[in-house]
Amino acid sequence: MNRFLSPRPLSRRELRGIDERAAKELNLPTLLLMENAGRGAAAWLADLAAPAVGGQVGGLPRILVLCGPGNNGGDGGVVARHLDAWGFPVRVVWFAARDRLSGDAASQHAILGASGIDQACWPEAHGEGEPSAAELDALVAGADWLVDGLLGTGLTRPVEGTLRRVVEAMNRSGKPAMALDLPSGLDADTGRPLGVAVRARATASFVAPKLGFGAEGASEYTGVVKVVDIGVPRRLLEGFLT
Ligand SMILES: NC(=O)C1=CN([C@@H]2O[C@H](COP(=O)(O)OP(=O)(O)OC[C@H]3O[C@@H](n4cnc5c(N)ncnc54)[C@H](O)[C@@H]3O)[C@@H](O)[C@H]2O)[C@H](O)CC1
Ligand SMILES: [K+]
Repeated sequence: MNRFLSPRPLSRRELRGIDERAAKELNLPTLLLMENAGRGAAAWLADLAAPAVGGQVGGLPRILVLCGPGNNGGDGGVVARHLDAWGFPVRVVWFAARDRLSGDAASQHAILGASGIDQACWPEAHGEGEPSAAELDALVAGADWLVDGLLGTGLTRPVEGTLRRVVEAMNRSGKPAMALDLPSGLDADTGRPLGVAVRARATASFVAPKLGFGAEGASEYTGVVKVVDIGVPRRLLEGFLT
């Protein structure tokens, strides 16, 4: 975490503009930004989930990382790899067909596979149809903490179908969840759910807080928010720094 400089709350457009500039103007690989994002979130989650427990795998809580089809899912893959390396029992479920994953998300899926980390793509494991509530309840019942890597700033429409069912199962379970970048389903600018949104215990917000986090009722979804800096140079944040 950057204890020195912190950007003001940013809009979805401002955030995605920073992502683009970092990649285009600075030739800063997005995989590198993703690694910083996932590692920062994993370090905070380790403190939240196992404040007193030391290294024995037996004493560490079970983590279920739920990934969507895009780079928010890719962040989830990075979180899983670091928590696994620290001894946490980790499972990763992608709610996207393997051939739908592309770019950095596909890279993270391949890295997890080569690392022998327990991961599955739901459609391949359970068929193309939408998961039942009972199947999803059984999935989340096997975890102590959930990581929400379903949707981030790429959210463009109300959450429907499979992802809606996953969000509802996460909320129904009452299990503590860490949202990556922002709770899936929450509109970054209004702070309101688009259909449905994850009710997180904590939100690891990359680069800056989102404009909508200050809206009435948004904290029901974000929980405690911490900004995780991901190595974007200060020049790209000029004009946004408080
Ligand atoms: N800030 C940075 O520099 C970095 C941010 N990172 C993470 O990347 C996500 C944004 O990733 P993106 O691939 O653009 O989108 P998402 O993963 O949020 O969404 C995936 C995909 O989902 C589709 N979609 C949109 N709305 C819905 C919906 N309602 N239901 C189903 N599917 C939906 C749409 O096609 C999206 O493309 C950002 O939040 C950070 O987590 C990276 O880590 C790199 C650095
Ligand atoms: K998310």
